[in-house]
Amino acid sequence: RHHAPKKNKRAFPPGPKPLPFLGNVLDIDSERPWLTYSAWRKQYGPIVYCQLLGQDVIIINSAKVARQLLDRRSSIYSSRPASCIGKLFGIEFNTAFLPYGPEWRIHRRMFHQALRVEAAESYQALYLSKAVLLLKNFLDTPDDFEKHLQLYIASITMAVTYGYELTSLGAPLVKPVSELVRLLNDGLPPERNAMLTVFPFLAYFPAWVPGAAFARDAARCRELSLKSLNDPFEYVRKNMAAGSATRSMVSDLLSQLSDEQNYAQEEKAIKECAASAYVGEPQSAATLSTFLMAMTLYPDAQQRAQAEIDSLLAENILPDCSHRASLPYMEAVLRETLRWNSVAPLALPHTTSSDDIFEGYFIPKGAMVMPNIWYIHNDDSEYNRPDVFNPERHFNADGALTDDPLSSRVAFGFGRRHCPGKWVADASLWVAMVSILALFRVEKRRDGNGRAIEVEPRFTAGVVRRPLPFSCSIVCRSASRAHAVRLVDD
Ligand code: HEM
Repeated sequence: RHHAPKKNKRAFPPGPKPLPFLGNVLDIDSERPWLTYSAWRKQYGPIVYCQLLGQDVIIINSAKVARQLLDRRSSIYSSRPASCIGKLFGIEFNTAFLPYGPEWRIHRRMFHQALRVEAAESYQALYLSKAVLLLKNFLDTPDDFEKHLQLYIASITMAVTYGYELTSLGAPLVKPVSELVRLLNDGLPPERNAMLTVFPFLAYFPAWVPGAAFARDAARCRELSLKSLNDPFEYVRKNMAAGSATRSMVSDLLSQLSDEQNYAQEEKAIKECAASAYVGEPQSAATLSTFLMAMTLYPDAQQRAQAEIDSLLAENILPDCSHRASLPYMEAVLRETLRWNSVAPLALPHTTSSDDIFEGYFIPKGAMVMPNIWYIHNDDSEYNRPDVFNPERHFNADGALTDDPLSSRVAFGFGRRHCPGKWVADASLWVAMVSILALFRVEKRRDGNGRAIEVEPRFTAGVVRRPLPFSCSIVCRSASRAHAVRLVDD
């Protein structure tokens, strides 16, 4: 429902003039809505109001304003738009879709308990062992790098959430999850996916639901979702009963359950949280793929990172988390990867749960609020030539890394809805990146005539942006590190 501002007193933030009914739908680049929103920044300023099919939408094109609203007024700005897509696809229990309220609060408490920074650190040995498998796979079949990156991410997710050792994407316990992730991210064609980014509420309209393939996918998703909710959870419960469970989010949370009264409710929440963790998989895999693309396109940055690794570590030593503080350039490479091409350009939409006034502007209850992370990362008053991958920009004039703590990194969203998996994501991304650069040189592939095959930085549309398929050569650059990798048991 559209809330008209009270005359003279309450004005919406500035924005394009809406057409009756359609609002500003026709103004928006449906494949890359963040570009339209970024153009509006120049015209209307950091906070823009628009109207899409009667829905109030607030676009925030500024980290400062996003913090003022989503962080500091988080009791108002922390819900999610209602959407029947969740129900249709059987994923309405997912933390990311829950409205602000008691159920969501229980989920966040559990995520905090199981994946907060100290917990994420306690899985360091696990990330390293999965990185060894990644390196072996790169040594054996470098051209399948996308598949290997996916396996690395999926195996960490499955081990951290369920203590399950995944060695192939075809393993029975993860097949439903992999298929679900694929259907949700790829099965919805990009333009429809993009439509949903701009108009999540479109899912309300049954008429929008377009055709048999979509209905079939939705039915399949419901089936897969139920399986991925129950099967891995039962696996942990069985192992715990047999005394053979390895540590994981689910086993930690189950063993700490003490509230007799709410046991069933809490147990259900544990199951749902665990089955929500896969929402991070496409983002994490897309980030690693973006990293390989950046390394292919920017050999100087790559060589600097490798020189830093080689000056710290002997020829036959592989990096581990204890080296992280001594590798500032590597740190800058990770930060720059997250900035250079945002994998979640509009984060996930927040909604307001009551009316608000900001700098004299009226922000109505139920407005959809989208932080434009893409703009914040590409703001040319903040970043010189933002389209260039340049890790140097993360250093001060005195050569120290800029102050940019993970807790406030915009790539992971804002306020109470910030990504609860960011500490696991940060550590597992760092381990993969440093391991790859320690052992390999990533470079442009050459054609039959020895000419370099150019790589265009092109990305998919939709909720999660990832590089379109590209080719690169992944060449071993250290026989002794390769030997060290081979010596580690599977
Ligand atoms: C590069 C990796 C990742 C990126 C860039 C990323 C980014 C994000 C962003 C932007 C949001 C929305 C924040 C907001 O609404 O303001 C989010 C939410 C979420 N992420 Fe991540 N994420 C990543 C990895 C992960 C991982 C590894 C996990 C799980 C282990 C995870 C679990 C979640 C969940 C459950 C939510 C929903 C939170 C809520 O609605 O309360 N993410 N993430």
